[in-house]
Amino acid sequence: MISLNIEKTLGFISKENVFAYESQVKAAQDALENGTGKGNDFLGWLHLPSSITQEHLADLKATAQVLRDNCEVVVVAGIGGSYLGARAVIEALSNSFTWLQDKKSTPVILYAGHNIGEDYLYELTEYLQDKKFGVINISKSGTTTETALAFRLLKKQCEDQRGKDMAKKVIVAITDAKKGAARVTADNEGYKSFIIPDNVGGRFSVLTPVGLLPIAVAGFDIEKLVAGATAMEKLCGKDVPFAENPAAIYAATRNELYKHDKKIEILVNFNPKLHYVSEWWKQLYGESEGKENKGIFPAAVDFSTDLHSMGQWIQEGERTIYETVISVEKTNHKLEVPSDAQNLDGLNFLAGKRVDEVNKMAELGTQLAHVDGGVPNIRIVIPALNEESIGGLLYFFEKACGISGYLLGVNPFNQPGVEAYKKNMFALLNKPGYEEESKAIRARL
Ligand SMILES: O=P(O)(O)OC[C@H]1O[C@H](O)[C@H](O)[C@@H](O)[C@@H]1O
Repeated sequence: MISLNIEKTLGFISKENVFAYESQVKAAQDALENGTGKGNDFLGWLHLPSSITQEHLADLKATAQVLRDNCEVVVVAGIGGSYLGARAVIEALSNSFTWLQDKKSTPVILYAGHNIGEDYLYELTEYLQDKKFGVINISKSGTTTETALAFRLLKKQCEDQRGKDMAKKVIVAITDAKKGAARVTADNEGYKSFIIPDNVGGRFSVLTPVGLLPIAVAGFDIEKLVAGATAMEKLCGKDVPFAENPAAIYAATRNELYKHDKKIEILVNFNPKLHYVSEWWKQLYGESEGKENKGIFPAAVDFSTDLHSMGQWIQEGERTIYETVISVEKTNHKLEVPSDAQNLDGLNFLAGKRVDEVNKMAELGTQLAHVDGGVPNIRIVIPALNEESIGGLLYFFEKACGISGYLLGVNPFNQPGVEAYKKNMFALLNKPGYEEESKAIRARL
């Protein structure tokens, strides 16, 4: 389902030292299973894939169908963990140009609530003016300013354009069971709503309705996605021996690299469709491990694109980095390089070859060059871009993240640092209740 190869880290760290983590990994696995570690009230993701019922999937699919039947465009409003998982899967599986095609079989999925760009929101509302659109409003806390602001605009526009009754049909809320403004609005307005379980943090919520509903609306098979994750749940399970457990080995390897001053992990793809998987992964590892003045900095690049921008830095810059490459074994389509009688570009040596063969050689050449340049390389191969593989990959990263955070000694399931900017922003905007903070912050300006 995935294969993990750490051979190209071994010039920098030893296999022995990676395997020396075995007992610590076991302790981390036990702590996750038994709920005895830090942040143990946020372990709902651990056995989430295998506990998803057919009824739940049927409910999600039926709601998705209502949106698909009644909308040309669906705006997914959310930020962080309430945004990135859905976008990661949808972009990985979508045709890159569907949004430009005239005849669409599924609604166009657009995103809002993840920025406060006035022009972005203006242009979005302008685009939606003559569209039959719906909204999926996603917020666990139900109080996130960026999302709430976007939803306020979208709700009004949807009601104005489509009427209150239709708006009720095409606005869906995904939020806490009881708390938060999103819950109050959903209950008052009578929106269809789904619950984000208390014990699943945002960045681990892709397999809850947070990810599953938008993915189903976009036309992808959520059953297969969950099946892929469930298979990975088994492959990374607590009783799978260290040497065969990809989550265990990835977690141990990155902690060992960190000990050797490799402070930045660059997630690499050679397929532009994986860009948002990297964005999702950055939140997962950044919020989970970046605390107590510790933690690997998660960065990401899209190759070949970034080989022509960041390639220089990676090859010869400060040697504090390592790369983790996600390689896709098989493409979904076949395209050969054509032969050209004139051969003015000198590319006839590639004629008849698959484009992916060229890409794979770029990948191999890059790996060898970067390893020669002092960059350890972890390689993860997934069979193809399909629901099963992506479901498996996401769960693999989640499980490894839980283990890795425990190896690092932090609570991987909180994010106290994110509040600092919010407090300042509220103080600067004179939010009621922030009078003291407002005074104090103004004195600093
Ligand atoms: O789902 P929400 O409560 O709106 O939160 C959305 C995101 O913003 C927060 O500030 C956190 O840093 C993230 O972990 C979270 O995923």
